Amino acid sequence: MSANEKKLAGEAAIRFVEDNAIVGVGTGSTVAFFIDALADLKDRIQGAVSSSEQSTAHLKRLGIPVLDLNSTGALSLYVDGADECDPHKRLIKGGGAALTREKIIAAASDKFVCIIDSGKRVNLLGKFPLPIEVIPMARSLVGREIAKRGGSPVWRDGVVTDNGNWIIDVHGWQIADPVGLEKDLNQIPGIVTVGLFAQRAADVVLVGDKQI
Ligand SMILES: O=C[C@H](O)[C@H](O)[C@H](O)COP(=O)(O)O
Repeated sequence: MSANEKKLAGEAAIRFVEDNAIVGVGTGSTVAFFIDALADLKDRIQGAVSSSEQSTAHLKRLGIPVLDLNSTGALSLYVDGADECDPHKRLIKGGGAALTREKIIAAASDKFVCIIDSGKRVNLLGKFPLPIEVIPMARSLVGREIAKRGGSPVWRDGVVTDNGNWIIDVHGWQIADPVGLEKDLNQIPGIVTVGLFAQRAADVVLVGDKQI
């Protein structure tokens, strides 16, 4: 059911792709369905800006040009999955460790279409452990700062991000104020990116092929 909803969502997002667009492309198993569907339109778009080495490889394999965000300017559309989505379209992302480039592309895009299956919908963010990308030497410092705020930090041992950094997953937070927490965590030295997409939430959420 869930895999089928991911496929439906990935294919439904195609309707937001305009002719001649440069499309921002996220990362993950749901986005993989979007990339497959995007390949059918590859002659109608200029190309894609990719949020990960994984998506870049997939896009290139299907013959979709991958462009550098520094040369494209702002994008009209970004399509990406999420690990959790609340009723205000605020998200937890980073389960696949791609959160930093995802947040950059989301910020550079006019419209963020988030594609999920129904299991990702929550009333309160935080059941899914919150991923945080950190500079490696700051891991312990950041862990202590998280503990002061009542979270339980767990190092995702063995995972190195596309940017050469590490991931801490924070368990035990019920995130009543996602914007406030995102701002607060962004002040801690050594944190590169917080996997809360609350200040820049999604604009459109597709749960399977249903828009909410
Ligand atoms: O770092 C990974 C991304 O934020 C993904 O968009 C997120 O983890 C959802 O992935 P999936 O579509 O595989 O559930």
